[in-house]
Amino acid sequence: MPSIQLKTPSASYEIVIASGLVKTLPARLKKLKAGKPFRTFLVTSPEIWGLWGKQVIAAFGKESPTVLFLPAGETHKRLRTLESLLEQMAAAGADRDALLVAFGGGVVGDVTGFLAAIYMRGVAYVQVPTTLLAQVDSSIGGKTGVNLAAGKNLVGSFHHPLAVLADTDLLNTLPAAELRAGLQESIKAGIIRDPKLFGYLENNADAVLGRDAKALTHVVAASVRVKADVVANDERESGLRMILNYGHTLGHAIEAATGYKQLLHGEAVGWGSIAATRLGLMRGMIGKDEADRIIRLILRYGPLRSFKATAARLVDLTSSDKKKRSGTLSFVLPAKIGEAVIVRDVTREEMLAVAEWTLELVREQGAAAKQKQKRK
Ligand SMILES: NC(=O)c1ccc[n+]([C@@H]2O[C@H](COP(=O)([O-])OP(=O)(O)OC[C@H]3O[C@@H](n4cnc5c(N)ncnc54)[C@H](O)[C@@H]3O)[C@@H](O)[C@H]2O)c1
Ligand SMILES: O=C(O)C(=O)C[C@@H](O)[C@H](O)[C@H](O)COP(=O)(O)O
Ligand SMILES: [Zn+2]
Repeated sequence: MPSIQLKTPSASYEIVIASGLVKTLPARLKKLKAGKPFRTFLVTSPEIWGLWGKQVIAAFGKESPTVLFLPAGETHKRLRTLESLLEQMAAAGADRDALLVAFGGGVVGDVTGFLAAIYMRGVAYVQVPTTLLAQVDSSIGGKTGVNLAAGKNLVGSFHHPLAVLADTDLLNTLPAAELRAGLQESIKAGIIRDPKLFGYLENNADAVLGRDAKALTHVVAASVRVKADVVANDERESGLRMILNYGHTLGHAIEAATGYKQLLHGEAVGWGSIAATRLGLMRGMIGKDEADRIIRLILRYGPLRSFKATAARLVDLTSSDKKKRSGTLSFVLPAKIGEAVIVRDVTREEMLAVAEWTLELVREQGAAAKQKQKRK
């Protein structure tokens, strides 16, 4: 059973990756609270509860948690959802002994983490990630928050969970498109920090996409190690942690430009990673062979859905990027497979050129997907 310890200046916790963890959830929560009294509030969405609620209830037996719901999807990662959950907590009599359990994907995890950060000025929570994306990335590292119309994750806080319990059985019900989108964050981890993970994803695509248990566990554990290592070295994103934002500068702009409802986060990150790779190539920072390998791998784990936007709009939307300081935007670019660098001198003209190039690829891929559909 892979178990990874994440230690930062403000927290230390275990990330467990294993089959069957849901069954042991109540015992694990008790152990985490070390004999102190607590009341469990489990936050999820109705769809996930419909699939897994019975198993959770069976595991808790007589000590059922209070279940709080938020609607599924990125469009609900908003302050109004948070307010409704805060009111539900108060109405249910939650006090500072409340222990929140985020039982869902990245949206449930980010919202629940923020809820835990601000309810009564802070209560404890545990992440039980149910999507591949949440298991490899979002449940780890303490970034919590919600979107504004102006941009992604513009309101939030750093608040670490007491533990991350990633039950790989939960992935059995995950739609294929969600699995593929989540794997884009694992590809990102390979590009920025782990050439072995990148090679594994290249050589084992059929097994990974076919949900071979050993292959998936390998990818989840390797991705978690990358994330935990980066966060341990720069908890508050003052430098190194920015590399986890590879592909997100344009990726977040694509999500905002499409109203947070056309593309999955992982798909937008896939397009954004392609753009960052192209920019690295344009600047002569990475060789053509390696850039081609990156783009090929991203598309292999696709299809990434197409979307419509103008290059100017996408570039304008990068102005709300949180990597921007004193008016200068930092960009994460590849130096080679397994190494990313942060650059601060990318011009608007360069961004426009790379956005145009990426939008052309989006059109090409969209047309190819339509042809494929017609032939079926
Ligand atoms: N905090 C971080 O460090 C961090 C990192 C990466 C991404 N994120 C955020 O995570 C979010 C994306 O997360 P996501 O991709 O998990 O999306 P998501 O949370 O919207 O979940 C995707 C869909 O899968 C469904 N689902 C969840 N678990 C399921 C299961 N086991 N079986 C069947 N269906 C299931 C959900 O109901 C939803 O419809 C974005 O908001 C992104 O900004 C945060
Ligand atoms: O944990 C991080 O740091 C990341 O950047 C991980 C990203 O995959 C994630 O999407 C994150 O939420 C983006 O953070 P943001 O600060 O750019 O909103
Ligand atoms: Zn992300």
